[in-house]
Amino acid sequence: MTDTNADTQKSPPPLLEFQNVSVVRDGRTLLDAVSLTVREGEHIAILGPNGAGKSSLVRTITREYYPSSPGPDVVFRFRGLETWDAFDLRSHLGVVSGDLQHTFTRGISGREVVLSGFFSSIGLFTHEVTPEMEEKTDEILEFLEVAHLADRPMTGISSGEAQRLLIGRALVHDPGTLLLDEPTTSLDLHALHTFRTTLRKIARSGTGVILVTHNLHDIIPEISRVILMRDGTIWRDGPKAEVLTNDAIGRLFVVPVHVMEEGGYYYAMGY
Ligand SMILES: Nc1ncnc2c1ncn2[C@@H]1O[C@H](COP(=O)(O)OP(=O)(O)OP(=O)(O)O)[C@@H](O)[C@H]1O
Repeated sequence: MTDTNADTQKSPPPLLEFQNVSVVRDGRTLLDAVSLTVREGEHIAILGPNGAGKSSLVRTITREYYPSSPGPDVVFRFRGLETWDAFDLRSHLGVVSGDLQHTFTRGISGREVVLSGFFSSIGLFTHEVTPEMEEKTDEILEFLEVAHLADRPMTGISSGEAQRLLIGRALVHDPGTLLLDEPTTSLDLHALHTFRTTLRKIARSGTGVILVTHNLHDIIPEISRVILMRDGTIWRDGPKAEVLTNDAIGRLFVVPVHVMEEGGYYYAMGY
């Protein structure tokens, strides 16, 4: 008889499973009945205009914000867990938040930035660094092609270089997925090119990518699913080519646009 043991055939729970998740802060609805399932290893983009609720969604995932009304129709799970802590989160989801760079205001070296990912700190302080941590850090610095920044102070490097070190910091626990919130805001064309190359390398290495952005051109070719956010809701969710249409992007940003695809990247033109 064939072995049909249900346990061996069960698929793993999704990375994120949200149904009807609403978040209200200071009397304001930031997320309005958001339903979203993300599987481990998926490459997705969450696109929306300023104020759409993207960062609020990220803060809900990282448990800085909480769903306001748990009820029978509300599902709020991370890898099948209904409550999760920073340790669960960082070993499965590496987060590079938009404002993280500005918290490294002291002269911490590139190497310390990556190492501090082991302690979820901003710098090493009295934390004990093990030889394994040193080894992992070297591996990451090599992989991200930033070994030359190891001894440079964070305050004396460019935004693009700092961005790559912060990505390295988020990768120390080998998370299955990397989440980046508005990663290209302060990057020039050269830094944007390097960032795209780095992110493509990460995506191709098997790490899932959740890219949160208001720029169409941030969406690397490896991303196949796009979610559009508007007014705290998930407005569209589907395959990239079906979602990134003139009509949908024009209505999302409230501007007439022509969406062009070139070399696997999408661009909004004519506004
Ligand atoms: N803690 C809070 N209390 C009240 N209002 C908030 C809070 N956090 C965010 N908002 C408001 O909620 C709306 C959604 O903000 P959010 O930062 O999630 O949007 P976003 O899509 O990330 O926008 P951006 O691209 O500008 O960062 C905004 O109008 C913002 O001012």
